[in-house]
Amino acid sequence: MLTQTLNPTYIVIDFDSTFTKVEGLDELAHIALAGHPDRENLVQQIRDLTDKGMNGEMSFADGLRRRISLLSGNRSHIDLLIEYLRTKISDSFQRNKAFIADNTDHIYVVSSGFKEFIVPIVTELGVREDHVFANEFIFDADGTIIGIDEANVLASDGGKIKLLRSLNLTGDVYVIGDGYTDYELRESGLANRFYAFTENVNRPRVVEVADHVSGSLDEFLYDNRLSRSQSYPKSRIKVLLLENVHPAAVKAFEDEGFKVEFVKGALDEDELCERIKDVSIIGIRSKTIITKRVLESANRLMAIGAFCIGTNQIDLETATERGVAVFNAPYSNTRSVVELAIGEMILLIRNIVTKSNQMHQGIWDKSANGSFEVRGKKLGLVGYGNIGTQLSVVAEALGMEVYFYDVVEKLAIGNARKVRSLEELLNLADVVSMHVDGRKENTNIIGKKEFEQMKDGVIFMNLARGHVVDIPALAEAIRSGKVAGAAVDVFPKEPKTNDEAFESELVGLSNVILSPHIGGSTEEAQANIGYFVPGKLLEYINNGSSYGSVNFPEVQLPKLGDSHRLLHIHANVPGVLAKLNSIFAKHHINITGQYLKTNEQIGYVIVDISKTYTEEFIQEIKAVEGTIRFRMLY
Ligand SMILES: NC(=O)C1=CN([C@@H]2O[C@H](COP(=O)(O)OP(=O)(O)OC[C@H]3O[C@@H](n4cnc5c(N)ncnc54)[C@H](O)[C@@H]3O)[C@@H](O)[C@H]2O)C=CC1
Ligand SMILES: O=C(O)C(=O)COP(=O)(O)O
Repeated sequence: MLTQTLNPTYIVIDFDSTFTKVEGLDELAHIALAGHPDRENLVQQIRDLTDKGMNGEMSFADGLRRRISLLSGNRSHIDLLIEYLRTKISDSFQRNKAFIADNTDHIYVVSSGFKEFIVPIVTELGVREDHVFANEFIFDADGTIIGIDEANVLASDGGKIKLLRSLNLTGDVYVIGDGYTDYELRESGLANRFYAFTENVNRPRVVEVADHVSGSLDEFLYDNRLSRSQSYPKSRIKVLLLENVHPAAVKAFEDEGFKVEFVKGALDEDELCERIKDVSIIGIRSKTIITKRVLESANRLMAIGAFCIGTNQIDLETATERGVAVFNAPYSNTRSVVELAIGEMILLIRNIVTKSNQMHQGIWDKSANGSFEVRGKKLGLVGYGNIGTQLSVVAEALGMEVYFYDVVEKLAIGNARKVRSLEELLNLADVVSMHVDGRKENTNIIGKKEFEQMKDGVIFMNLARGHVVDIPALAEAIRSGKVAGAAVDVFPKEPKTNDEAFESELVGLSNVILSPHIGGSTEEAQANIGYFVPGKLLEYINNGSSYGSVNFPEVQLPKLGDSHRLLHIHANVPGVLAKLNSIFAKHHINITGQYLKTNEQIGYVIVDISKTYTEEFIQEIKAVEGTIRFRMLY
């Protein structure tokens, strides 16, 4: 751990909405007015007065007195408030207790709140009681609050300034707070820097005048290179979620303390290049194309989450070269695609789409002509991966004979039979269904020639990727009657958002089911994906585990114990591990665990070390030739 301490700098910290997540006096009012018929109204009046004072929009001292007169509290309410405040300490203060305890002589809490509830809270985190400056209540004999100690400088306007002047601190003074009165310490010249603290509340007027904005205490400590609990402040980790991913994903990242931006649709390349600049994690679905240019614009990107199965929309090679790990959800929507394929196959073989359209025009055409059962028919699967095999099982349960063609050797499930060529499959199948992945080489693998190889009156389905089928050839095969019915869920060109129009040569053809790429769009699948993908991403970010990544060497790591973890991603060239080890030896770094995995492009080394190291050691590690990315977990 970098062991810089505050000496000789002092930090002055505000209490309400900084040290804790809430305003103590507002909460005291809430407790004291329990059962009062006008409670909500009075508490709101108090909150409004607090806000006005904090924003510098009214005299602080006047507001304080008006708030006290409205709240009608007593000592027992204060006890309850202290209990409550213990649960509302700001997360980043809670995390950095060790810093507070180690620097207790250089930390002051200066607040216009009240000592009666501030002292018990801040001293529990290591602040010295004699370093707490705040107002004090005056109670009557029954313990009812009847006023405030008027002799206390903090009870008057400009109180914090008078107080800080009286402390006569020699050295730099940094103020951390969320309110305008905290800024005034800087304005008065008594403090060198003012850090607007926005973890709990963001007051634009205060942020505007601040020297720095700290979204957490970790950010303050990071910026000042002070010892802290997070190697890089989580509040600075920006997550961009596109294409309306499930709310569970937003929550997972927010709960982690990350900054989340949510966009309903996809973005085009230019927009993406702009938005991705300072993003650490991006979540996409099938419509966002992550090109080389997009990746080159991403200065901080650590990981990409494909909230779907396909990853053909991502330039995986460039991502790997740049040390960006990619994760997807390989099984979460498999079943949804299978169910849709089964439903569509039955509707098409019974000619239901045409019949239904006729009925809507008032035409009653009851006839069995051209209408069949799926039982006993031959289903030809092109691609026998997760979806192909699952469809195989369900189709067999309906009495179909299943045949498949795959470019790699696959275990046949149930009674499914493997055929040796695509042509053989197309020659025999009554229903042809596409389930190949979206690699570039699969472009137009079904075209004019392939349709000619199919049986007359075949049912054709594509729920895989749009570019695998030549659309004009399919349209012609439908018009000629070669294809009796088709279901198409994916298209070479798909609208980016629901506001864009859909155009295709297939529009208007009979017995054709067109759907807007919703094979995997069920509530179940989206919720599964919404939990699964953030889980993988967070494991990678927080622990370094790359298990399940589609482009990184896969490593499943134990939880980080009482050590620091170095994550080193490098080009897969000989000698990197040896160089790293010589640096560890030179700096007498005690290694408690080491893991290495490589793939064709990169090597991923993870080293757990005991907690003492120097900045020079880090610089040497970063300078090892071939280093793509280096980060450290505390
Ligand atoms: N419509 C939708 O909403 C959804 C579409 N998909 C798409 O479905 C497809 C299949 O998904 P999974 O089964 O999960 O993928 P997978 O990767 O498990 O299976 C793909 C299979 O296709 C085989 N294959 C690749 N190229 C081939 C070729 N030219 N000829 C024959 N076999 C070939 C592979 O060897 C592999 O066994 C993917 O393209 C995926 O993106 C997936 C989910 C939802
Ligand atoms: O999972 C896939 O590969 C899909 O095609 C589904 O994509 P989507 O999440 O609906 O954009």
